[in-house]
Amino acid sequence: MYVKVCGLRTEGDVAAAVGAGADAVGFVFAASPRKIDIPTARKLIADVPPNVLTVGVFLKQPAEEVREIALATGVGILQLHGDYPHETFAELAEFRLMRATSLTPETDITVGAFGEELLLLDSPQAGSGERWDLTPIASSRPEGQWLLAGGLNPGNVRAAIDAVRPWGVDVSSGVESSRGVKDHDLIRAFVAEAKRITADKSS
Ligand SMILES: O=C(O)c1ccccc1NCC(=O)[C@H](O)[C@H](O)COP(=O)(O)O
Repeated sequence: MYVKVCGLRTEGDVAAAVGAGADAVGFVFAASPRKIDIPTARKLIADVPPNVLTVGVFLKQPAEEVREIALATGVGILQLHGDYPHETFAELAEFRLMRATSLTPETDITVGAFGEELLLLDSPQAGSGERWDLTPIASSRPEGQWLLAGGLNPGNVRAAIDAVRPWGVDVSSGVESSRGVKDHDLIRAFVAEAKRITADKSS
């Protein structure tokens, strides 16, 4: 199970996530209590081991701003929220891209439909910690590299994985003690729980 921990802001946050075995760590560059400034992000990203993917999170920001932040921080992949059109994905095609979207009857759940490498299915309010109805994808799941997010935490991630069998999971609110403040014990518990499922399923 691929595990991403999002909204990291300090060296301690990154150390907790990487030490727990997270596969990806996310940094929010959108307007948010979790927003990180460019110099801090650049320093944290430079210290992330190469086997851990660094993710820059954006919401409805112009492509030129996204590009500038990506180049200034050296982030490994861009997570684009806000239903950007095909044209924006094409404009940013020099970068690795993750398409982040909520699920509606109109949502194209084909991984790669916009040229992205990864698809993130999230709640309508990204980063809100709100659950959403997984029923539609339980029977009609995307294929390939897609992550599930939205209100996951150490106590419910097992059930969510069992329900929709995503390729990976993503968490932010569910590993915080208060909005924007990561709880390192919860990060460790979340990653262990998600990874334990993989071991259980393969045995
Ligand atoms: O975290 C934010 O504040 C945020 C703001 C704008 C766009 C995206 C944002 N976060 C994305 C994430 O943290 C995760 O990809 C995911 O949405 C986490 O959801 P949750 O565990 O429900 O907080």
